[in-house]
Order: sequence, then structure tokens, then C-alpha cells
Amino acid sequence: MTDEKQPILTNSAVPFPSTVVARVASENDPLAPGLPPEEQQSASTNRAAPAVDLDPGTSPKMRAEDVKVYYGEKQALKGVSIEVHDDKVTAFIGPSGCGKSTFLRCLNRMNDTIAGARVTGTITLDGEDITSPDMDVVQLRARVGMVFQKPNPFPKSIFENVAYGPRIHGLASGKDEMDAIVEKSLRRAGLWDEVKDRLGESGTALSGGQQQRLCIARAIAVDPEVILMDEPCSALDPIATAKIEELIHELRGRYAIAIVTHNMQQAARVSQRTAFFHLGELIEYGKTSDIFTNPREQRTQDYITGRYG
Ligand SMILES: Nc1ncnc2c1ncn2[C@@H]1O[C@H](COP(=O)(O)OP(=O)(O)OP(=O)(O)O)[C@@H](O)[C@H]1O
Repeated sequence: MTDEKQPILTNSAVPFPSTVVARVASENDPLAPGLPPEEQQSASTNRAAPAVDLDPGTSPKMRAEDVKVYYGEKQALKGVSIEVHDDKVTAFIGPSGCGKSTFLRCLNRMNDTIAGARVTGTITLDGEDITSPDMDVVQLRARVGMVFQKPNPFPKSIFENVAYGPRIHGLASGKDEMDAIVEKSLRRAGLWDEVKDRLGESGTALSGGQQQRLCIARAIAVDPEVILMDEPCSALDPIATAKIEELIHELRGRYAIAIVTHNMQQAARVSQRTAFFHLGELIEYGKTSDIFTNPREQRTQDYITGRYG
């Protein structure tokens, strides 16, 4: 987290929106079942349109309603309502300190671990209120996994990094089953071929990009439904970043994904939904193509064109 007044858009040397528009992720690739025609209407017809249900007839995987977060006396989120859907990547963008990470942490109750943090509002996962005191947060964090900015593998072997979660959750009944889970998870994270001959080596000995894919494999291993990613590429070089973006693209057929990113080209490339936050408020949420080509709100327009931060 950083102060709101810090400069943003260090990645905005490329002019917006034209460059971004050319590369916005498609909603209609084979990993995401085709959306109804009304979803595919031209962005230009949406400018003055009232807020619409972007996913008519579908239930969101997660729904947040009027979520407010306080750190002590300071209010960091001012009533955010948003949905996260299966088969879609939702990007959270906005200036530093606007509350993106705070909101992401609400989705698997990671703010519980911060002394003085208080969350109000309702957040559901498949309709179940995850803010309830009865919610088992260990189970919740397996269902809603998280990948952090800095790759943080355990100081254990590659195998153990992936096997740890399934073991504590009792997901494997024996060695063969555990081996299969580890292999499947590493394959899904696009890392298997690079590490299959050195599973006993330390996870911390891998390159930064490999470590991040190992962390993604670790999240996948406990069979999550949602994966939260908090600036997962910010510590990586462009090649490692491209691999993670490709991976996100592949994973979205299986998991609902929410990603915080400062990199708007990345948001445009990997996401189908984008939420723009500013000063603790959700200013605009919509189809990524609309947000980057024809936002309804002036503040969104100003942000994506690099006019303020
Ligand atoms: N643990 C904390 N204790 C106190 N204040 C916090 C804490 N975490 C975040 N904040 C404050 O809450 C506000 C939102 O911070 P948050 O990190 O969620 O923003 P962000 O949009 O993710 O920022 P960045 O893009 O710089 O990471 C900021 O004013 C920040 O200083």
C-alpha cells in the first residue's frame, strides 16, 4: 500500500485508449463460453446507457454489497458493491491508495489479519455470507485463494510447496494421490515441464517468474473456486509477466479470477470486467472493452488517459 499522492501511471507511456483498445481481452474465446449478442454490442452505444446487468440470468460467484472498510478511524472503502463472475477475469484498477488491495482482501477475509481493520457490508460466495462469524476462514481461503505481489514460496521443496495445502486440508488419501495433485497443479500453473525433474529442490531457488507460478500452483492445489491476485506481475520482468498473463488467460476457464493491477495494458489484456476505484469509492464497473474505450464517468476517462493520479 502506498500514499494516494504518489505518482501513478508509470506504465502509461503508451497512449490510451487507442493502444489498449486494440488488445482488449476477448470474451468470446474458447475458454469463455460465448456471451449473448446484447453483451457484444458496440462500446459506442453504451456511453449514455444506464447501468445494466452485465450478466443477465447468471448468478455471480461472489457478490459484495455496500462494503466499507476502516483502519482504525480511517475509512478506506466507502460502500463498494460489485460482482465477480465465473469464467471471467475482473481487474481492479485505480490510483495508489484508492483501496484496490483492501477490497481484494475482503473477498477472502484477509483483512481479519490486520489489527484495527473493520469491515462492514455483505459479501457472498455462491450466495453464502462469508462475513458471518460462523464462516471457517481456513476453508474460505482454500476456496478463495490468493497470490501476492511478491512471490512468497515456502522455504521448502517445490513438491512440498504444492503438497502443503492438500495435506492440511486432507485432500489426498495417499502418496499416489498427492503426486497426482502436485503434478496437476504444476501443469495447470504452466510449470511442470520446467520443474518435473527437480521437485525436491527448494522453491526459493526458482526464478521470480517460476516462483510466482509455483505460488499459483500452490493456490490451485487446494481446488479453489476463486483466485485473487494482488499485482502478481509487479516484481517480474516482461517475459515472466507475459507467461503469467498467458496463464491467467488459461485459468479463467476454470476459476473466477480477480486481479489488482497498476498496469492498464495488463488489465485490458487479461480481463473481461474492470472496476475503477478512486479514493475508496468504486467509480465505475463494466465490461473491460467499455471501460477502456468509452467509460461513463469522467474520472475513469481521466485515469485511463493518464490525466491524473
Ligand atoms: N494495514 C493498514 N493499516 C492502515 N491503513 C491501511 C492499511 N492498509 C491500507 N491502508 C490504507 O487504506 C487505503 C487503501 O490502501 P490500499 O493498499 O487498499 O490501496 P491500493 O489501491 O491497493 O494502493 P496501491 O495500489 O498503492 O497498493 C490507503 O489510504 C492506505 O494507506
